[in-house]
Amino acid sequence: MRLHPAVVSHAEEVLREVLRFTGPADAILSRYFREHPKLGSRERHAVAEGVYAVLRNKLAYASFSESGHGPAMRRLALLGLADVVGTDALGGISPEEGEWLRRIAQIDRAVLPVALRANLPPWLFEKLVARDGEAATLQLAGALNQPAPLDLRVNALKAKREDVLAELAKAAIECEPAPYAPLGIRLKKKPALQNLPLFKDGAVEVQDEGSQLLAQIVAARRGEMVADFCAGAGGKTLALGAAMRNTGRLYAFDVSEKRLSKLKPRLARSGLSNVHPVVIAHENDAKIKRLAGKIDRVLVDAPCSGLGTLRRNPDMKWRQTPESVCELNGKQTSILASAARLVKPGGRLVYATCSLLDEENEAIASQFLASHPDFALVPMKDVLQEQKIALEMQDYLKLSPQVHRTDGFFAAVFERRK
Ligand SMILES: C[S@@+](CC[C@H](N)C(=O)[O-])C[C@H]1O[C@@H](n2cnc3c(N)ncnc32)[C@H](O)[C@@H]1O
Repeated sequence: MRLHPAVVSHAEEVLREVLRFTGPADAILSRYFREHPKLGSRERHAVAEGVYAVLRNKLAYASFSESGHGPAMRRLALLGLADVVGTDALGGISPEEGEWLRRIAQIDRAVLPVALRANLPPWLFEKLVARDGEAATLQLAGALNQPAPLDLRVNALKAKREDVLAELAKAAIECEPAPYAPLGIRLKKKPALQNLPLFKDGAVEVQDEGSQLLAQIVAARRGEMVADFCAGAGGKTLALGAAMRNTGRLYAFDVSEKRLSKLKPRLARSGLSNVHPVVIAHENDAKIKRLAGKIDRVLVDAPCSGLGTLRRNPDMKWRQTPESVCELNGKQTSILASAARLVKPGGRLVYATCSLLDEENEAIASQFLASHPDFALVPMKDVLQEQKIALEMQDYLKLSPQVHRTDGFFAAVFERRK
């Protein structure tokens, strides 16, 4: 059945706002749908996926749209929608538009110039090519341009992975164990989960396998004092609290009260009572200073460019700039230094990002080691061995979508000398 003709104009309208890059695309889409409650779920899905397709393929579409007619934003919206639902499913398009879209569909995208195939902003494309070469960059860009699969983490306090797999199979949800994370499940499709008893009862949480692995390398144990320094909405906090078997004390710090407030309903579902969410004014807040030298494990899931999560947030590549990355570097260094003060002798500090850039990853880790002689790097291969995770790494954890099918993540583990 063809989509309602209004889908194209809705996609065009919301795209105009998204492409101003004044806020995250998912937030703009959610607000747009709240303001247009009459749009059905099939139409919403098409509009959202069409917009995401434009964000993923902006450079290639800009080049394709040169051959079309009519308003530029409509051409972009049509290209996105045609890519996700097919030209024949689009209602209300003119015969000329239909013919144009069919001609575009004939183009072999594998022979486009490399910059159009990568669909990355030039500064980022050049940086990655200089580091990894053109072929590897194209592979990475291709993997980042695919939508991410939906991964779940089983809450070990409430269920076993094999039981959840069996429950999901009963509900006709196709899934398999995730390859590396011991509590991870990868779904084949993207069913709505909110009404699933397993979700409502807190037996599962949605979490990318890479995020699960980051929480696991923190290796938080029963009865310990642990701090999740940049807890946000608490994705990793929940995994840490469950690893601690709901014992000890887990501080969830963040400067954003709004983000931290999203942790509350998740905590209630999870059954955890060892988590203490604390809003801080900045990384040097007096609430942090009071805990100096007392914490066994500190995770810094630092604010970063998010360029490893382009599968989910394709707008990030257009919203970041070399200047914004440089500004983040200052914050990352300062947060890591402050979080380090919490760690007790023999305790561990984990620095993590979902960035792919050396300046947010290795560079911050080596600067930290150079300026903190009381900390030593724990090679990631040792950490992974301790945790029985079957991943080949050297000093750092470096996950990437083209190799591990996770978001792009980086992590370094430091231990405070006794
Ligand atoms: C990558 S996100 C954290 C995601 C979260 N750990 C999760 O698993 O869902 C980074 C977080 O750092 C927070 N943040 C930014 N500046 C901070 C600071 N100075 N101290 C603590 N947290 C900060 C942001 O509000 C944001 O929630």
